[in-house]
Amino acid sequence: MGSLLRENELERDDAESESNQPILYVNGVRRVLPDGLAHFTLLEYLRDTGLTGTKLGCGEGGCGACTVMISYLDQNLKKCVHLAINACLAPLYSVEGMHVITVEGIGSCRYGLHPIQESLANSHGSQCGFCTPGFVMSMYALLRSSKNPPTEEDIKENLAGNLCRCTGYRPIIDAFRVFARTDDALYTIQSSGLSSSEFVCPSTGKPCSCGQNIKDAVVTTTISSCSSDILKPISYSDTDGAAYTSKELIFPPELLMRKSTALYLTGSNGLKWHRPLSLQHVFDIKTRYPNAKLVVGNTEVGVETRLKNLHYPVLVHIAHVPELNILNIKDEGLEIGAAVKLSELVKVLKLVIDQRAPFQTSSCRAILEQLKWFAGTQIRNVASVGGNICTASPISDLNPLWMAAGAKFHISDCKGNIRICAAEYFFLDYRKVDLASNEILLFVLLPWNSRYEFVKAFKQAHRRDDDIAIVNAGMRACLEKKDQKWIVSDASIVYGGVAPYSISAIETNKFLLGKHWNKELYHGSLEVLEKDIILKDEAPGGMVEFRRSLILSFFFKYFLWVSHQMDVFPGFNGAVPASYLSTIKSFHYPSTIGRQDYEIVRRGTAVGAPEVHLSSRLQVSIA
Ligand SMILES: NC(=O)c1ccc[n+]([C@@H]2O[C@H](COP(=O)([O-])OP(=O)(O)OC[C@H]3O[C@@H](n4cnc5c(N)ncnc54)[C@H](O)[C@@H]3O)[C@@H](O)[C@H]2O)c1
Ligand SMILES: O=c1[nH]c(=O)c2nc[nH]c2[nH]1
Repeated sequence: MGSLLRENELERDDAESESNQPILYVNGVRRVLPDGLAHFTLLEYLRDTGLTGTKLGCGEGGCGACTVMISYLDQNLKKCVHLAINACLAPLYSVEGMHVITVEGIGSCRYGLHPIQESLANSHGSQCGFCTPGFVMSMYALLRSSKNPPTEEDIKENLAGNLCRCTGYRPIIDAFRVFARTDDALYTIQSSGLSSSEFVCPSTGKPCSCGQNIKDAVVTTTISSCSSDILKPISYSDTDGAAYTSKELIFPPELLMRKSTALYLTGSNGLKWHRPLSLQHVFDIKTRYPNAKLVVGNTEVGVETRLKNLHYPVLVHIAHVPELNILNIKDEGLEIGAAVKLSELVKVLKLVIDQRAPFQTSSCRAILEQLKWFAGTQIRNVASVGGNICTASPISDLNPLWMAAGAKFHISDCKGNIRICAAEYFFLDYRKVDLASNEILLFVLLPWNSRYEFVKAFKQAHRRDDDIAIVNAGMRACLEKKDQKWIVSDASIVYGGVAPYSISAIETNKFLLGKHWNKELYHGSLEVLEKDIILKDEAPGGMVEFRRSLILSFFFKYFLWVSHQMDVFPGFNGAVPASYLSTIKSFHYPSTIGRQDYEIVRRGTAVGAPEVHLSSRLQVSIA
């Protein structure tokens, strides 16, 4: 890998000839992107140009050590968006025309730390410092992209893609909590009902003694590890840069004015990188190179090429093709372009859930719920709906839901002939889908639900955040009232993680049809389900007993959930006992409040005292 340090020197003053050159901005500095680097990731480029604050950890988008923020003008939204992404998976040319901000770009020891960095250093939020820039950048991107202060839950959700293996999350959350939306009244003595001698910690919201002055030379006291005098909470408005000497980096005006153009660039081993900007151009490239590999977020293709040694000689980056980025609210359902990013999907789902009658958006709510547990924010910010579908991973979190929800995939060949395939019939075998080499997925139609139709998602992984499923599922049942009974008129129960691809429980679906929704239906379904979805003892993935029990317990939860939804309708006699209700509650993170009590014995040295360690300011800024 050659050094890129000379790239800055290659920049020329001639604005005319530069206007069509591939460029990007890094920390406010314009860089011309030379040809020949299609095999480079953004991370390799950054580190090779001396920006080593961004780290290579897992190399597959799972640890967040490589988190940077990208900003670009979204042509759909007509506004500048700021997103945290994994630089380890982002192909260098995928950020052409964008502004990349790394940890070095937001603050430094020399010119002043950013409030996020300051707070993290002061809260003892770094130890070895390896993951620290990633945490800083995830938080930075969250604040830059939020109109209002985020909630504590938003902060946790946005840090789900960042792993720390030595400091611990409590001091990190403590450091970032000062930027969260909180109720100031919580911290006032009057509202808390505390006596005036008790101090409420601005960090934890609990009574503590961190505000008391410790005057004696040798004092023995019990303190909780949280903000102290030197740790004044930084208000959200301070993140505009007012509190530190460096200015917040703005979006480069050149990138606002610049018109995006189609790109053709190359890389090592004859690699070709195309960036078409219209569907017709995609078809033209695919006609010329039938085996060309489409990429959007590169979160699967990147893992295949970097960790599994697969080589795709022609890559077609379709992320910016308008026809593949549609989000249309139609009478029959929601049309979602194949290149729509999962984080964009989250936004549109929230919108339609707000706008439409609740019963119509049961599928939307199930997908939204599942997306909360789908990878980390950095992945969701680039990974696409179509990429997830066409990869056909056996543990895909969304494919069982598309199938259960009755989604229709609209597919086009390179001549523009369109056919529609029901999601249920699209997945054929292990990573094999009903798509010819001259076809691409255009968009997904997610139908609205009818009045007594209930869709729900399930996922069990080793941990809640950012983990692949052991087993997941999508379930839908539609009920109708007949002869004073609530009868199943349609059902689709689909599982992932139990076969080489997402599969329907076909016999169970048949069994459910026409049955009265009651306990007998539940018991009968379990008997059929056990024979319907068979996991052999030697099934790949192991944990067979556990997975078998998950297949049944997901259905149990679904049965209870639907019964609970139906409880409000007249003539339904299947009320769920209160003691079972915890089974069907959605999970929300409780507030993270840690408390650490220890004695401080002051003997005139730092030993034993909770001093901020000397490397912390460097670790949060790396400069
Ligand atoms: N690395 C991680 O941590 C992680 C976490 C969660 C999900 N994922 C992956 O995210 C992926 C989703 O997005 P992505 O955009 O990054 O995928 P991608 O760009 O890596 O492409 C994935 C596959 O989908 C195909 N594809 C994409 N769009 C297509 C279209 N319109 N028509 C036909 N084929 C198309 C590509 O050719 C490729 O084979 C999922 O496949 C999932 O496996 C990765
Ligand atoms: O659908 C998915 N969900 C995930 O969490 C995931 N991780 C890798 N690949 C994945 N696919």
